[in-house]
Amino acid sequence: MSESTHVHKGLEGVIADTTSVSLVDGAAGRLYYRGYAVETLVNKRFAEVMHLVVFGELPDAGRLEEVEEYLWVAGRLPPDLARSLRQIARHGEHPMATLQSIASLLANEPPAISLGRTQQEEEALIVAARLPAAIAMIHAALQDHPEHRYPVSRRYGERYLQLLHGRCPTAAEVSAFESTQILQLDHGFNASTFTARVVTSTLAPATSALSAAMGALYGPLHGAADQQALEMAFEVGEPERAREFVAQCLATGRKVMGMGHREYRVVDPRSRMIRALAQQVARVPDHVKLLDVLSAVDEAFIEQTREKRRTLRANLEFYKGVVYLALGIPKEFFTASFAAARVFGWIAHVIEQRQDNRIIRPAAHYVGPAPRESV
Ligand SMILES: CC(=O)SCCNC(=O)CCNC(=O)[C@H](O)C(C)(C)COP(=O)(O)OP(=O)(O)OC[C@H]1O[C@@H](n2cnc3c(N)ncnc32)[C@H](O)[C@@H]1OP(=O)(O)O
Ligand SMILES: O=C([O-])CC(=O)C(=O)O
Repeated sequence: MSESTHVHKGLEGVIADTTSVSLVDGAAGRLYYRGYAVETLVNKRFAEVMHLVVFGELPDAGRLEEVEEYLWVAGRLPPDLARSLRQIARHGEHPMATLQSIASLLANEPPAISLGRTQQEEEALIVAARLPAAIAMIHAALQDHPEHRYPVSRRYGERYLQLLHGRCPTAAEVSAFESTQILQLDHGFNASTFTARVVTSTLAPATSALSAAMGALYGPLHGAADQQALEMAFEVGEPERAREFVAQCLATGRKVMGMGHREYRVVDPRSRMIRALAQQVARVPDHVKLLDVLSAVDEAFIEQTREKRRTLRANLEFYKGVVYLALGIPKEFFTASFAAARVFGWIAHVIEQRQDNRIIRPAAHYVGPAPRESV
């Protein structure tokens, strides 16, 4: 194959466009949103960092209040939409399958509030604002209980957990949840974000881009690794079984979920922070044990992959399940909760793509039959 037909499988290393949303420094293990290291943002309010990611700057106090009010007003599901969603959710599909199906519809019946953006952007923001209530509605429908009353709190994390559980979360729970969500807001041209950009590049509606991105996030090599990493921890069962489990995975070509990353050559900085959060929130013995199992898998994986060409370490997904579980989020709702944060990153990229658009259309190296006579 000549140099001109070199295939970049998985588009590894291909620079498809520029972005000013986030910088992933995979060699140093650093992540920046709009120039700020995530370590300096992780203890802020979620809405502040969301604003930074979507609109480019941290908001002042007045703007933060405006944005939180917007999310609160726009985030309430109109009654008709709520009823339809409940019916669809009762089909019992995975929450991510339901969310992908209904994502575009979430912009219907717009609220009487706006952030003064273009119609496309407003529609995308409405979808994002309504995701927490939609996720809580799916949860209620699957549990067969009525949905909880819409909370009065304007704070994103408090509202999210209250929508799900119907009780006021503690300040520590809100802070652990918002930190986790902040760490998931954006990450360069990851698969779901790139999907959103491909769809946007065709000039399809922004809501279609979000729905397509949701589909990409649902894949276990991407967002759904969170649920699978936790299921793997259940399967391992005891820390003492970790070495044997990892050895078996490596011998049979089974991926250890939550390990490895396309960009990071050292540990994912978010994984370190999420592990620390997990250590703070894991209080009941079952959660402490899960954390012990994951730590043992982590250690065994590092030891047994030492000889690999590429350094493999825990990514964002590996320890996240323990935080979510300790906050009362069932494992089937991990990826949906991830989507509730990443959706704002997708919107930032939809806006950026629209500002300087060219249709995304790579080439393929044809390997089928040579042209032949028709018979
Ligand atoms: C939010 C996110 O999306 S974070 C990523 C979430 N996904 C996961 O955790 C799933 C598990 N991890 C993986 O499948 C991969 O590491 C990915 C998808 C994250 C990255 O994929 P790629 O960059 O294409 O890496 P690739 O699959 O080529 O792996 C390179 C080598 O490491 C190995 N490897 C990578 N990840 C793992 C893993 N989790 N378990 C075992 N081996 C692994 C591969 O088998 C390959 O080995 P080889 O060189 O001997 O062939
Ligand atoms: O960047 C990637 O390939 C995967 C991703 O979304 C993340 O790590 O947050």
